[in-house]
Amino acid sequence: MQLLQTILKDVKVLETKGSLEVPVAAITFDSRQVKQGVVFVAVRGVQADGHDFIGKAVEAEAAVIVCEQFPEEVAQGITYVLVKDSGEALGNMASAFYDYPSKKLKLIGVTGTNGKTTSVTLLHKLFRELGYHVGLLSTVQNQIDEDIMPSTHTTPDAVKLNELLAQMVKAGCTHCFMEVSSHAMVQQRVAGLVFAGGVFTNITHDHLDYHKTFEEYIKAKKLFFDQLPKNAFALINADDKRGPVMVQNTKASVHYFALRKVVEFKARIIDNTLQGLHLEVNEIEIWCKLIGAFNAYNLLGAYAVGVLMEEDPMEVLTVLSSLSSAAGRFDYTISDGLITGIVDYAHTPDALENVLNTIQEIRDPNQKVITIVGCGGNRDAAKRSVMADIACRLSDKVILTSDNPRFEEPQAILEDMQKGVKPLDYKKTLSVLDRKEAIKTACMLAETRDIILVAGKGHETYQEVKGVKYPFDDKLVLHETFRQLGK
Ligand SMILES: CC(=O)N[C@H]1[C@@H](OP(=O)(O)OP(=O)(O)OC[C@H]2O[C@@H](n3ccc(=O)[nH]c3=O)[C@H](O)[C@@H]2O)O[C@H](CO)[C@@H](O)[C@@H]1O[C@H](C)C(=O)N[C@@H](C)C(=O)N[C@H](CCC(=O)O)C(=O)O
Ligand SMILES: Nc1ncnc2c1ncn2[C@@H]1O[C@H](COP(=O)(O)OP(=O)(O)OP(=O)(O)O)[C@@H](O)[C@H]1O
Ligand SMILES: N[C@H](CCC[C@H](N)C(=O)O)C(=O)O
Ligand SMILES: [Mg+2]
Repeated sequence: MQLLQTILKDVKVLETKGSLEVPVAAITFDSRQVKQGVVFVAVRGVQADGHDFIGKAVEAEAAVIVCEQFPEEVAQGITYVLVKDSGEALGNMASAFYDYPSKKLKLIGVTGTNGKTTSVTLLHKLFRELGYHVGLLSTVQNQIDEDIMPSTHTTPDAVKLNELLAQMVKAGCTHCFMEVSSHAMVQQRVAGLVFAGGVFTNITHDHLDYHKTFEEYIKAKKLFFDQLPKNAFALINADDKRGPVMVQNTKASVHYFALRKVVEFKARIIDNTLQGLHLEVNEIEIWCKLIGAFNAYNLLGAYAVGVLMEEDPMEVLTVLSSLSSAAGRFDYTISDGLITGIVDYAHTPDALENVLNTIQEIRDPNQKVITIVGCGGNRDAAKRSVMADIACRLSDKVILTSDNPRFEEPQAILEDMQKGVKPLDYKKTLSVLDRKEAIKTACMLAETRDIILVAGKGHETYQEVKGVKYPFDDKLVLHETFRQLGK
């Protein structure tokens, strides 16, 4: 077992009380998980303050308390460590506890509002095909080669993250591709990790419930690039106007990819159909299975990472052209009655606009587009009216519905969305609170060759209401409804 002083090696310690030579059984930031001999790190959160649970951790026989403020009474036989930032200390301690797994493989982080899951999934598949053992940390699932483990967050907490990386190292992984969310940056979930590279996909409106302003949201993403080491690469989407800001203070070597600018990695869309994308990537033509202009960015980003990691460019392109997307991303089916049903994880205004623009590009004029969309509860409320407006602008018929209401009233969320519907669009808009009924309504309205988009939940297999996750799968419901209606 490692001693406390060993795992504190990279932590900026302000003061200590008690011995530093105690063996550490485990690290946790949740008093409810404390067992004898563990280190409890008190973290200030959104709902609660871990410092209020130090007493509970002591009762549960924690050996060490790490905190930003000493409690008024200190217990005998327990070590107290005062730090400036518990979140940062937690990350550094977790890295040391698991013996620095991020240094033992090439860890690449992808950040941005949209495209993270798609990019890391493509990269995982690409490097598997190139013959490596590869780890994946994503919204949809975590993976070691083909072994799938459930994922609860886009970026796991620091302890889980290092534990997973250590498992990857043990399994012989040489690479890991992970999503780095803005929440993770603010909460220091990746503190202490050593990245070999970072990718910026884009930044648009999301998560303002948490970050409060767009400027703060940008800062959170930029922090990731500020922290990259000198020998890492920072790969930036140059078509996003915030791209250059991201790397203003980075020590990493900066590289750009773009569709609209002449930069090191560039692509041009030759054709975009339901069969896939026909692209020109750095002067070479390829046909890919992924659909939609936004996926040209994800494919180009993955190509650039491959090249920056010194893989053969032609081989990288050949593999990329054979890959399919992540689950629930432009996942489409054509029913017996020739209705196209698309399930997509578009849960931000930008994503919804992109996916609908793609549908507009690939449809022919007599195919109607019917969009079903909702917005999550206890999440950014400002995006609700904007998403309803986008859905109306780019669809022939819109059905507003529920998407993970969590602890909010579903009807109130729906009313927030309705505020975005312009009077001229009232006629084309319906509100159906029950998501299953909403999908059924769309299927009933659809005629042969029409297109139904079910947006917002993608791969999710549940509907979260008041802390309970009820089984719900857009794709299954859509299939089942087509079958029941004989369409
Ligand atoms: C808003 C947010 O990010 N919340 C995360 C945060 O929780 P929190 O700040 O609310 O924690 P809290 O409940 O206030 O508690 C503060 C501290 O007291 C401790 N505590 C609390 C109660 C107790 O009895 N004992 C105790 O010790 C807690 O363990 C915690 O350390 O820290 C927790 C532990 O790491 C996370 O599980 C939790 O994620 C919640 C569940 C969540 O929904 N997060 C979402 C918004 C999220 O992180 N999303 C991003 C991005 C999504 C994307 O766009 O892809 C993600 O990376 O998944
Ligand atoms: N590069 C991109 N630019 C803009 N929109 C995209 C891009 N890639 C995917 N999208 C859209 O965003 C949706 C979410 O994509 P993806 O899951 O890859 O993003 P993400 O960044 O992982 O999202 P999350 O923040 O929820 O983890 C897709 O279903 C698609 O509609
Ligand atoms: N990772 C995103 C996913 C949102 C998906 C959508 N279905 C919702 O529940 O709002 C979040 O937690 O904000
Ligand atoms: Mg994701």
